[in-house]
Amino acid sequence: MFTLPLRNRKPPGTRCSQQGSPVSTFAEHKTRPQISKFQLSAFQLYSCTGDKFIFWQGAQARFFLTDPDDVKEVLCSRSTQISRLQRRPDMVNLVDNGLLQLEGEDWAFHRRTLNPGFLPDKLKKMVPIMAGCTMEMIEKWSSKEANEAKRHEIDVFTELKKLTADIIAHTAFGSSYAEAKQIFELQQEQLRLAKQIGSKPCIPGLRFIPTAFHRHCWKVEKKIEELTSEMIERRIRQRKLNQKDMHGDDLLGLMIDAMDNRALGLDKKLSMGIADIVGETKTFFMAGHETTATSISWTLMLLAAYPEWQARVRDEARTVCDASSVPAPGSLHRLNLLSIVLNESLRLYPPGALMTRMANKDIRVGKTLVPKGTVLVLPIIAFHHDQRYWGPDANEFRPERFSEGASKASQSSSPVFLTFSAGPQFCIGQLFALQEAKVVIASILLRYRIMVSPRYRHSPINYTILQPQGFHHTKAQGAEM
Ligand code: HEM
Repeated sequence: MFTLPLRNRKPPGTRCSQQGSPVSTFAEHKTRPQISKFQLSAFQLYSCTGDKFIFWQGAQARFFLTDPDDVKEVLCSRSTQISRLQRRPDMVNLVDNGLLQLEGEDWAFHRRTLNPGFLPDKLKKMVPIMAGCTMEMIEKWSSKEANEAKRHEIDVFTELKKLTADIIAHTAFGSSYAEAKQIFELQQEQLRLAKQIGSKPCIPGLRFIPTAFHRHCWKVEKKIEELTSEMIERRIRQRKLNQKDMHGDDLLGLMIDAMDNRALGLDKKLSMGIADIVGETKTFFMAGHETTATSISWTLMLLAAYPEWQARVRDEARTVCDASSVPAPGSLHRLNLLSIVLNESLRLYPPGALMTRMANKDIRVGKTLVPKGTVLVLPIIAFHHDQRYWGPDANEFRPERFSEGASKASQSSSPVFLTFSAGPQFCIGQLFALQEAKVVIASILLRYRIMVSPRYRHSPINYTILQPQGFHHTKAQGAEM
């Protein structure tokens, strides 16, 4: 994707197609067919019948839910009969002991402990940190741009992944961000290992054999535990030195405070141990990093494809941000156009395109009996593109549909805008993510004009999250300013 520094501005072109980029491939945002061959057949069935159905993935039965009321019932269920899927036994430990894997009382305790970290007042205090990290990224762009002639081309998705990791490390782990960043780097390595493991069948017992690959997996896991323990110990020492009541009001501080319950001999269920903090540290990185990076990338891509919207959002940012040129904590709620653009982007390209749940017993979903062991598939992206709920322009970019808020944007009485899920396990980081996206996008638009690279090919891929491919060019050739 291109960014043009605003000082070099020329009148914007109407559509990037005029600059030879393949805009026709994404003028209509039919992302479904580009997900994967396997999921394609499931989505085609959904489109043809509009009715729920079962399909088989190997020996695993998958029940594809197509009624929003059924989805609501599944997401709002507090029963242990429905849970998230557990990782396969040979998979590396990515989020064990964290909110995304826990169930029942353990989940409720962790959620209660961490909720205060996401209250609006707490989030407001994070705005300057988010803006600071973004400015650092932009300054790097500027110094690179100074050395380059003409257009500056940026691999946006890669840049944003670094930025969102930086932001989560600073905001969630405060003074311990340096250690957190080291842990995140090791987790990237775990993700790479997970891809390798996931591409092979699970052979029982194989994971205990000390092959070079397995020894490497164990080493990475051990190093993460060591670093987390060191991070906790350092924070505990800091508290003693500073003689404070709490271990800090970031997420790490909240979790270490919850460790004290254990030290006081309280119920183990009402306390956190090192393994829990390791789990949550990894979970926040997993859940809060690439999701936000993709959603900001998609929004920038849409703003590049629709320059008239880009100009309107920029004008709004100029009015709201005033001379400071970075959004101030109290001004974000005035970025109304940016909010509706973000919502429309999250509708067309929800980072979590599919969600799944496991039926742990024979259960009833709506009027259907579902046997134990069936995976329930919740096709979020299919709901988001369904003309029955969004009208004939469901595949088009029309941010105005969110003008009166998300609840009035669709024609359905049940929730069909499910980017952040629904029910008790909805995304704890929703407000954090929206705030972060606003700060980052407004700060970029105040300095750059965004265009789609002529070499960009629109081919979203659903690898755990729905992400762009092909933002890997760093320099535009012969492009005119
Ligand atoms: C645009 C960005 C984001 C999107 C689209 C998103 C989406 C989601 C969705 C769909 C779920 C439910 C998953 C399921 O039930 O299977 C979820 C859960 C979760 N998300 Fe997010 N998320 C985003 C950003 C964040 C951020 C920034 C954080 C942390 C700072 C975060 C932390 C979590 C956690 C911890 C959970 C588990 C909640 C629980 O079970 O109580 N997410 N997210």
